[in-house]
Amino acid sequence: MSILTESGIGSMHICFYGAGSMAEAIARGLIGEELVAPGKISMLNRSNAERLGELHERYGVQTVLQGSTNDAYLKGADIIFLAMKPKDAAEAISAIAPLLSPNQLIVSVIAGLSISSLEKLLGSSQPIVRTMPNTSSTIGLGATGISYSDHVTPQQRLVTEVMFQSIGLNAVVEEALQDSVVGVSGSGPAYIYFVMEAMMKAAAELGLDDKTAKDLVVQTVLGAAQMVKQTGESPEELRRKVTSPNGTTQAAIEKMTELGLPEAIVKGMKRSSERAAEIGADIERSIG
Ligand SMILES: NC(=O)C1=CN([C@@H]2O[C@H](COP(=O)(O)OP(=O)(O)OC[C@H]3O[C@@H](n4cnc5c(N)ncnc54)[C@H](OP(=O)(O)O)[C@@H]3O)[C@@H](O)[C@H]2O)C=CC1
Ligand SMILES: O=C(O)[C@@H]1CCC=N1
Repeated sequence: MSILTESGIGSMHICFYGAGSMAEAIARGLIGEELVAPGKISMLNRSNAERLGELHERYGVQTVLQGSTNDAYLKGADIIFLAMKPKDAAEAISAIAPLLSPNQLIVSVIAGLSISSLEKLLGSSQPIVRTMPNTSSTIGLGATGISYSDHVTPQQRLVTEVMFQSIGLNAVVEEALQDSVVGVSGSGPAYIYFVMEAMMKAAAELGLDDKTAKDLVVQTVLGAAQMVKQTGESPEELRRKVTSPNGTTQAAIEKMTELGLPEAIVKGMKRSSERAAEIGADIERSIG
């Protein structure tokens, strides 16, 4: 029996409580990889009916606004993704606690929110998975950190790992490291987009038209990531091969180093991780 069949994921109902960017990325990935049929996915949000309409049109998922009618979707789900912003989390999560049964798996994607805070909000016997995915899950190239509460069964672990593997790469990490995962891969795509924005701006300033600038930058980033993956060589080694003594790359790297780029990246990533911890602590304080 394949691991997919063994997990039973194909027959499960999945409810996304919070229907924003991250929920869409995961739902689209699960549907695109044909792991779950759209009819078995429901997506709920608070007030944005237009957004729900778009999701229904785009993917064929069931959608419903927050209110008494969403109870049935929440109660009937085998897996509930918590996917609202951290500032909305405590209120939204405590509102659904009375509806849940202990065999429903809760998967949180909320940055900073600890399993112990989730247990306070939901009840301590609920099986909970704390994850930190990223938006590249949309195209099956996500990177997700996963941590389990003590109540998650081996079967539920299998389902979780099958789901996240289908939309990218998984790393099961100690919960204490989840804020680090935020700094590395949760926020990570934005760092690369930021670099790409700067590269495209520079390309335009160097005289290239927008399309050529974009095409060259995108292919360069794609090629560099694939080189690291496929050759097994380290980024440092690959960089050395691009850098001729006293050539153009050396001149660029020297200028970027002089302007503090490596330090800025390290400090920025640490700040993201620190911010995740602050967000978690704020929620913890608010629920006492
Ligand atoms: N975006 C990213 O790259 C990543 C995000 N995350 C985490 O994912 C979570 C969601 O982020 P993101 O998708 O960007 O956020 P969005 O703002 O795009 O989406 C949040 C969603 O939550 C809904 N919501 C808010 N309050 C409630 C409520 N009380 N009941 C039901 N639905 C509610 C909103 O509905 P409405 O619009 O109607 O108010 C909206 O659909 C965050 O906690 C973030 O930390 C994790 C990894 C990466
Ligand atoms: O910016 C944020 O807070 C979320 C968490 C990780 C990526 N985006």
